Amino acid sequence: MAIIQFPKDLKWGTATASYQIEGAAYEDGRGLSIWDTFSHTPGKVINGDTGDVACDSYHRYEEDIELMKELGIDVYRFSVSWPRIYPKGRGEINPKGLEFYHKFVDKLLENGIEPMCTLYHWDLPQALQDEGGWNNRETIDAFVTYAETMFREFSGKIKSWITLNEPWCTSFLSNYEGAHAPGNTDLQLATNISHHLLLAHGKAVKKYREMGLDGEIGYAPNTTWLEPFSNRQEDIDASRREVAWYLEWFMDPVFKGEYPQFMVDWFEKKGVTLPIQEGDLEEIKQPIDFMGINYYTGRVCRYKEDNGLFDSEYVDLRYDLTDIGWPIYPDGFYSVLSYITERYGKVPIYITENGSCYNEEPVDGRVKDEGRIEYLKQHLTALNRAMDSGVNIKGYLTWSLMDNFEWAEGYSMRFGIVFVDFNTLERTKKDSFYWYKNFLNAKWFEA
Ligand SMILES: CCOCCOc1ccc(-c2cn(C[C@@H]3NC[C@@H](O)[C@H]3O)nn2)cc1
Repeated sequence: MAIIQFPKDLKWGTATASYQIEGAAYEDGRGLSIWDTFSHTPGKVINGDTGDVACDSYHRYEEDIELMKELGIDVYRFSVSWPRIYPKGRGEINPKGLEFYHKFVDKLLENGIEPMCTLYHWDLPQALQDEGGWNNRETIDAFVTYAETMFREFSGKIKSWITLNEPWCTSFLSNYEGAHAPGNTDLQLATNISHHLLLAHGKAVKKYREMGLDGEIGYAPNTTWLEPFSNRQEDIDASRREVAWYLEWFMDPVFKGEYPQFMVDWFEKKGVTLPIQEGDLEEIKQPIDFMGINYYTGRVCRYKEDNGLFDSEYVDLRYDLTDIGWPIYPDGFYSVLSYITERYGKVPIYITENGSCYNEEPVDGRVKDEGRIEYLKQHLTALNRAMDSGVNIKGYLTWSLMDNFEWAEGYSMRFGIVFVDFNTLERTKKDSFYWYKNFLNAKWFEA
């Protein structure tokens, strides 16, 4: 057995998001988000689950922070509910919204935990969606105003900012696949939104720099890896197209100031063009301090003529699956990190999400989530391997601190190292919580 050891200066933590944990959806002046609308639309979320209550962290955040303190984390990634700050997306500010996040951040700081704040984790104010949402370039301006408000309000308290979480999910999953809010299925619309999101990111970074704030700012694309089924060029090309949909499409504009031409050409064959205006690419290409990488799974992919968006199909090589049906593929984690470093250089990277879905419930007060512990070991081993290969890792945050509203899967899919009983809201530390706690204390484990 090998000993997997990490440098002492790495930052370790956990991650959550506002709509998934807060609840209090109609409290203290919060405005509606597109996820309130979507989750209350019959058929969109399993079991008709909504984020109305979620983990009730709006009221129970002190208990949550006690759990983080016991865990011994350095950093906690959370997101701010935009409609709690700007109930209509712009215009009047809700003071109770700001008050909540000040109390929350102050409590984190009192407990020696660094706040890492995601400004946009999918809960777009419904009032902005009613005006076209991210397809409307005016939403970009509203986002920058919201970001500026948060930068100014929390200057000195929050020093680690993430503009956007998973723009691929916000654009293509939500507006082409239709699986997430607002549930459109239009490739041109989704492509427009992907560009406007990158523009919003770049403009927010530019505003952050203009304000001369002390801290760091980045964004958090979601990633996956597609391994070609064979060394046939058609399989290699099909895999490249799908990987580029998640990686290069959202990373080349930020690091190279251009979209990957082979993908632009591919979309043009589908009748889809990018709504790039003069100066957009310069705005997007603002230097960032780090990239957040979210990784869960990867697959094997091969060419299949006229199949799907990229003439491709997944090949089932019978990898073990987590309870949400995603293959356990730690080599893909290594491949993603190596590829990013090869293409963009030694960009500082936080792993802002990595975790697994296992739905065990407590038996006699204990949750034996051995699969989650094994997933953590495999992926931390892959992370260690990537660091050995020169990938510039600054930290790792597991998804998630606790079971929460897993979007279209509702509360049926559990990613937490803390179990949440959604009837009583009681929290129960899982075996993985204790494993992660011991690991954070030692910074090594036996693979
Ligand atoms: C028809 C095709 O559509 C099928 C569903 O396709 C996907 C793809 C990807 C996901 C997905 C979910 N997560 C975890 C979240 N990351 C952010 C945080 O909020 C976690 O809850 N990452 N990716 C879900 C669904």
